[in-house]
Amino acid sequence: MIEFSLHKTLHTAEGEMQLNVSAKIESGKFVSLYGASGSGKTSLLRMLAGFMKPENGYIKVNDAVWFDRAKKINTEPQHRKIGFVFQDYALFPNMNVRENISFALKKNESKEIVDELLELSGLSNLANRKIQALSGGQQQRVALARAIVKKPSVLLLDEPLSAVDSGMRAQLQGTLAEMHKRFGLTTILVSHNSDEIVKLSDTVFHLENGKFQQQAAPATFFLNAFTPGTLTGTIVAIEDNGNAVVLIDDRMIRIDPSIKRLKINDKVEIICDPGTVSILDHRDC
Ligand SMILES: Nc1ncnc2c1ncn2[C@@H]1O[C@H](COP(=O)(O)OP(=O)(O)OP(=O)(O)O)[C@@H](O)[C@H]1O
Repeated sequence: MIEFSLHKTLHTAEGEMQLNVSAKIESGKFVSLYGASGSGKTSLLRMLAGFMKPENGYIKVNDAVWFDRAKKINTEPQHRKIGFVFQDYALFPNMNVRENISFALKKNESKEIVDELLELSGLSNLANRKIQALSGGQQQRVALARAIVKKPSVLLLDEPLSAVDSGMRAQLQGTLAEMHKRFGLTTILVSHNSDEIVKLSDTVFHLENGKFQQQAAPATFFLNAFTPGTLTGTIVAIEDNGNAVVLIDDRMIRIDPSIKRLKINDKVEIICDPGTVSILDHRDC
């Protein structure tokens, strides 16, 4: 169980913002932090990791107290059982993949887990390769494996997949889910990506203006957060069953048109409501 109650004054471009957050997260859960840019997500992860000192509050992880302002406890980051992958992960360029992953292990510690992690992250064939000779996605796999090698009590992930393309992102999400389960981790992920949050997490915490506004199951949260509105798109295909495929920005949705005269290149205006999609109007092209 991770339990925290933290306060910190943050200095934003608009002035001071009070970050006041409390939560209890059961061991083994996968939690995501979601919220607008500047809402304090990274600051919260940094406080949990021990890189930023809170002004007040406490952090308890299982039986250990990592921070307690009243008792003047502030455990050094290296003595907190954390693994972390931040956006600007720093791997050791002069070491190969295996050396990067095993670096944190002491000489007398078993190296068995390194082989397991290489296998799980699909890096076994690249174990002796230098970091510079890897793709961005492969480097992120190394960073993830390195964060897990010490079997941390808490895995902190700050948008670790935001710099890779969508195909690699999906693969890495699979690896992450598998590692979380395999090692019984308690994981806290910062992400702006609703698909990713729904796919990976048990709970989403919505952080806005330095406070948790909501804590919910991801699917429920995103369904409720989706306010009805109209979207404009273009019909790009009509399928054999009559369904139309609509391109909206860079995404496509499939609709069962109530107006049957739709054809490719027609512009459509669609009203979206949780659970329903209906066509308001369409224009021939
Ligand atoms: N050490 C610090 N002391 C005071 N304020 C800080 C400190 N570090 C960052 N801030 C400010 O706190 C605010 C929140 O930053 P933070 O990085 O936590 O937000 P975020 O939700 O992670 O944003 P993003 O999604 O853009 O990464 C920012 O305005 C930032 O300038």
